[in-house]
Amino acid sequence: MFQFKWLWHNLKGDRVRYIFALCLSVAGCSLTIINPYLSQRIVDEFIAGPDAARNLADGRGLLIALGLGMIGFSLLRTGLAYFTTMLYERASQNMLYRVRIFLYNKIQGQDMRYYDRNRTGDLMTKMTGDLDMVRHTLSWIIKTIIESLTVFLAAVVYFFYIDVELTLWLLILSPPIFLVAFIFARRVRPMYVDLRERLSQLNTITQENIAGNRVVKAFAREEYEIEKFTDKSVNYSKANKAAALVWLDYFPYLEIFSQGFTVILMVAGGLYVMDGRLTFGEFAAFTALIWGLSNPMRSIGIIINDIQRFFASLTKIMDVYYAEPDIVNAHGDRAKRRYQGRIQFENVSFKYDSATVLDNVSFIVEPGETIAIMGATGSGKTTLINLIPRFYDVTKGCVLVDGTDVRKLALNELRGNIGVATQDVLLFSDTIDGNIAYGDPDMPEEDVVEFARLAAAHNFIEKMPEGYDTIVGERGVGLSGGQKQRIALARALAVQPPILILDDTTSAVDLETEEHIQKSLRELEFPCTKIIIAQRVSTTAEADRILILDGGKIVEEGTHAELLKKRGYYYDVFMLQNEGIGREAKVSGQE
Ligand SMILES: Nc1ncnc2c1ncn2[C@@H]1O[C@H](COP(=O)(O)OP(=O)(O)OP(=O)(O)O)[C@@H](O)[C@H]1O
Repeated sequence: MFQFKWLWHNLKGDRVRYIFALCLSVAGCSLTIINPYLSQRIVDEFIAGPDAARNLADGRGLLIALGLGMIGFSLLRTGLAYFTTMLYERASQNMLYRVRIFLYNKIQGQDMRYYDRNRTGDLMTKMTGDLDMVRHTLSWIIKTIIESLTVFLAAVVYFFYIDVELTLWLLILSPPIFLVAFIFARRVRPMYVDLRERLSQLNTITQENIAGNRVVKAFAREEYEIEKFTDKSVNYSKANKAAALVWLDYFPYLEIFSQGFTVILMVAGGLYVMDGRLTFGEFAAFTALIWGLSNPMRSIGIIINDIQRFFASLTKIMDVYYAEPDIVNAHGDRAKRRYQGRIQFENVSFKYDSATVLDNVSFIVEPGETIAIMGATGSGKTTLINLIPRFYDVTKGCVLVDGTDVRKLALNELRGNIGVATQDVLLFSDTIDGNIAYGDPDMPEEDVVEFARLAAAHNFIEKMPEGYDTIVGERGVGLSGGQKQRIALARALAVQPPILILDDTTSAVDLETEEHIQKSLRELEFPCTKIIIAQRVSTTAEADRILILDGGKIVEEGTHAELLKKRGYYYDVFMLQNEGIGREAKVSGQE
């Protein structure tokens, strides 16, 4: 079966340990027949046999040896069980560790489309609960199956050895038990698939709620969110109960059949003893080992439940395990070259799903130029810049950097040459210093300060109680939107990229600070092509060229002065932002 093949594949490195553990399990469980055998001899030879009195008088040594043997084998079994459990735990924990790292790498290597499609809560469930279910399968389910089977077979073999007919009477119960178990397994499986989906929904809601707590509070929607969570929680709990209750439909049958073993033994075994066909000792051995038949049947329900959970979890893990990103690094990790920074869009069109977001866009940015991109919300600005570092690939046309199609460049080299400050600023739970030096952790502190200065962040960082060592991000101090943007800008600048992409990075800073940032950007000490998405004319005014996007097409292109003359979208934005008439006179005067 594919799932078990997968487990075997991922056990690489621990296979010997695991097989050894399985062998010890088999050996340990086979020993279960020893004590019933010894007790059979004690009963027959020293208690109920015809020569019992004589043996008790003459053969005490044997009795003591048999007694000690029973104690010895019990201790040996306990020791083996301890050692075996340790082996299972080590093998399964090692596998869990390896698969978790592998999955984490897989997730890291996925492209943006993957993150568009997969919910964070679901991915988190895969990385935690689902993986732990796989570990549980290795360390408990398989172990239990092997041990139950061994005990069952050992008991059957031993019973056959004592009395074939009585054993066959007992085994009559096995087919109906397996039939009931099979029907139960088929019924419960879809329930666990559904249960797993509900758990993922619950985790997604929890994650979104914690991450978006501020929005919830701002809109005073706590009650609504609690209701939503309770709803999902009740959903999950109901599904859990339903799955558990299904077991109760089958449990009585299995319990009755399991009890049936003892009843058959008592009736048939008792008759055989009375007939003299079975000795008391043999009957005692049957009684001592009958649990070897009934217990596996009793635990069949738990095993089936766990196996179904395992299948449901593994299917989810497979989604990540075998997911391949569309955008791959086809050229391996090369020693990085520094690019000139020439960017060319050649008849680029792009669709996320069906709707065209960029339509036949063409433009060129020469090395060192600064291009501003403006346009209404949803016009495709972010999409356009996402094509340069290949966060997405074009649907038609091509994007060239230094004359080469980005799809032909080594991905790490391409992205290593681009500094990006995105619209949604994410700072990691780390010091400010660590956040700014994210792209180059060995960066000297003076450089970190220098880039913070360029991004107009130094002054406010300095005023913080711990300065650059202040922890920010999720568990750190709160920063204003503008402060976060400036740290993100410093982080993008710190890699000294030949291509710098800023997506609305100064939207939350005041005009004076923005002025400072623009001056810094103009005077960068390294050659740099800049693409700046902005809504403010104050940001775009000094760009070498401004592109206006509308509905995914470039509808205006030119310098600030040229676009004002055109009296199109840019002019309207300018007028709006400069509050009309008084300034219009000034513009007209400039013409
Ligand atoms: N990940 C995505 N999946 C599907 N559609 C998307 C995705 N991202 C953006 N879109 C759609 O593509 C269009 C362009 O979005 P984009 O973010 O590029 O616009 P924008 O000009 O940057 O807008 P804004 O100024 O609001 O940031 C929008 O209609 C948006 O709904």
